[in-house]
Amino acid sequence: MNVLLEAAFGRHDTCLLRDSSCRCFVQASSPLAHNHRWKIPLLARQPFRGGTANRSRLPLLHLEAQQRRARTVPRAQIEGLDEPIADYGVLTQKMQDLAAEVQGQLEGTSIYLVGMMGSGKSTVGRLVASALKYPFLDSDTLIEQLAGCTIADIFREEGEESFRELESQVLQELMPFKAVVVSTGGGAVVKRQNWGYMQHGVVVWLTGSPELLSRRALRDGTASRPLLSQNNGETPQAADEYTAAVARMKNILSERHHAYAMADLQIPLETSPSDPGDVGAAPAVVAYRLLKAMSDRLKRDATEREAAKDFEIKQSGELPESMRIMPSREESSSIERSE
Ligand SMILES: Nc1ncnc2c1ncn2[C@@H]1O[C@H](COP(=O)(O)OP(=O)(O)OP(=O)(O)O)[C@@H](O)[C@H]1O
Ligand SMILES: O=C(O)C1=C[C@@H](O)[C@@H](O)[C@H](O)C1
Repeated sequence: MNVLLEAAFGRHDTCLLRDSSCRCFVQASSPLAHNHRWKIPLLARQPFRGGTANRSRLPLLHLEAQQRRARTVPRAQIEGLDEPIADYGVLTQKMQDLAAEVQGQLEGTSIYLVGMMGSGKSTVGRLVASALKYPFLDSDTLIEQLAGCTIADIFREEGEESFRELESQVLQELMPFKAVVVSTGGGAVVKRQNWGYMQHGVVVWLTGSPELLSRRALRDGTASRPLLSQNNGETPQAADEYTAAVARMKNILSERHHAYAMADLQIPLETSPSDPGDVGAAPAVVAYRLLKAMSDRLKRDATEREAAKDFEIKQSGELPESMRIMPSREESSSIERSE
C-alpha cells in the first residue's frame, strides 16, 4: 500500500516530506521541482516524535528508489559547466544562479516552449518557471479546461480542426501575459497566426529524435496523444508499437520541422554522449541547458545592439536634392541659442 506525501522544498537539494496528518517527516533530495508528489510505501510512514535521531532512521534510500525519474547527473550531460556535478544540489545551485541572471536579462519577457509530443515541454517548463519564479501555464491543460473535456475527446468528437481553433484561442488569450512560461501543444507552431501570439516572447524548441520521443510517448501510452495513435499508412497494421510510433513521429516531424526551426533557440534533449536506448537527459539538465542557451543568446543580442549604435556617417560626394543631413542634437541647440 502506498501513501501520498506532499513535498515542501528547502533552498537547495533537500526537502521535507509529510503526509496529510503530518505524521511522517523525512529529508530527501529534490529533483528541482516544487510541490512534487511521491508515492512511497506505507513502510516509511513512521510516527515522527521529534529530534533528528528519528528522522535519520527513516528509510531514505528506499524512498529515493521510489521517486519517479530520480537520476544521477553525469558531468558530460551538462554543457558549460566547468566542474563535476556531484548531485542535484549542486545543479540546483548553478541553476538558481543562472536563473537570477537570466531573469534580469529577460526583463519580464515570457518563454514559449514548442516541440513534438513527449519532448518534455510541460516537465521542463515547470522547472524553468520555478527557477525564474515565473508562473507556468500549459496550453493543453487550458484547452481541456475551456472545453470541459480531454484533448482525446475533442479530437474524437469534434475533430482536429476544432481542437486547433481552441488552441489558437488559448494562445491569443495568453498573449498579454508577461513573465510566464508557456508549454504549447505540439502542433501549435503550424499555424502562422499562433506565431503572432507568441511574438513578444522567446520561443524555445525542445528537439529530440523520433526514436527518443517515441520511447517516452510509449512509456506514457498513446491514449492521451490522439495523433500518435492514428496510423496514416506509415507502417503495416501488424507493425509493432515502437516501429509504428517512430514512423508516425518521423512523418509529423518532417511536416513540422520548418515551423519548429523558426524558434529563437533550440535545445537538444539527447544525453551526451548519446545512448542508443536513450530517453534523454534528465529534466533538470535540459532546464539548465535552456537557461544557459538563453543567457548566452541574450548577452550576444545585447552586445550586438550596442555595436549597432557605434557607427559614423561618412558623406562622400553631393547628396541628391531630396536628401539632406540633419544637424545633430547639439548642433541644433547651438543654432537655436545663436538665433
Ligand atoms: N528529460 C526527460 N527525461 C526523461 N523523461 C522525460 C523527460 N522530460 C519529460 N519526460 C517524460 O516524457 C513524457 C512527456 O513529457 P511531457 O508531458 O513533459 O512532454 P510534452 O512535450 O509536454 O508532451 P505533450 O506535448 O504530448 O503534452 C512524460 O512521461 C515525462 O515524464
Ligand atoms: O503534436 C500535436 O499535434 C499535439 C500535441 C499535444 O500537445 C496536444 O496538443 C495534441 O494532442 C496535439
